[in-house]
Amino acid sequence: MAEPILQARDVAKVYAGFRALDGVSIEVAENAVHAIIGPNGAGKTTFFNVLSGFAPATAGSVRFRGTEIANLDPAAIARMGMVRSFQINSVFPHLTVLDNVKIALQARTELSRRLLASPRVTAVLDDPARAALDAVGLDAERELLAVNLPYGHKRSLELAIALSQDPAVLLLDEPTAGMGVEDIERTVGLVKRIAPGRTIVLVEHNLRVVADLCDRVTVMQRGRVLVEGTYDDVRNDERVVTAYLGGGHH
Ligand SMILES: Nc1ncnc2c1ncn2[C@@H]1O[C@H](COP(=O)(O)OP(=O)(O)OP(=O)(O)O)[C@@H](O)[C@H]1O
Repeated sequence: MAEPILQARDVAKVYAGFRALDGVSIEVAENAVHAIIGPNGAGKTTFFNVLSGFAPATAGSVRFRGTEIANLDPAAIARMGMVRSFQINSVFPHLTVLDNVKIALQARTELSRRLLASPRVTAVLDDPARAALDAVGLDAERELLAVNLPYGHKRSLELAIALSQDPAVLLLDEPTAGMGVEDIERTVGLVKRIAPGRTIVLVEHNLRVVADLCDRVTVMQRGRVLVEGTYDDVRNDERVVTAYLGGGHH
């Protein structure tokens, strides 16, 4: 089997004596769409924080393309090609949709030291920024202020910001959270469209979305991996059914 693009081994995260992660190991295959699911409080977000460098692991190893990244900061991990898409908070509400993506692109280039780089200078970022917006279906809204986008489109902008970094691995934290049926469908279509040639790891509560998108599913419970397999494997697993029933999840 090819080497996994992302590999976590025995990852632990302890908060004041509480083991939010208690020896988590997973392997993510290159170009897979891999879901991390589990009842509330299972440790999914904490695990994402560790993978993306936002919360250093207390113990264990995280390898990206064979390189240890457990002690790197988020910017270093992003430069290596693993980018996390946040919920909304990476969006500047009073900038236009286009400028939001351009700022993210600018941060990656030598223009980053020129905070107030002139429009003439940053014009070179127009095309790549518009390509990222086009990929999420937002190009027509590029001159709107981000604050004026409807919720689902704000989430798409968020995705465009992550995509503009051209990540090999994209970490999506609950990409359909808070969405109505229409936006969920649009987001699923969008993830399918951007998935070829990338690896996508997502935390997702909506099991229909997981069934539709994901090649592999890791189920977590109380800081540990409970089961891993295809969606069909895990949905029929007694332990998973029990975990969800016992976990206060609906
Ligand atoms: N910064 C922190 N300090 C203390 N405890 C924390 C911290 N972050 C998370 N925890 C605890 O770790 C456990 C796992 O939380 P986490 O948010 O990772 O779970 P989750 O699976 O993402 O849950 P949800 O589905 O509700 O988002 C919880 O009991 C939570 O209270």
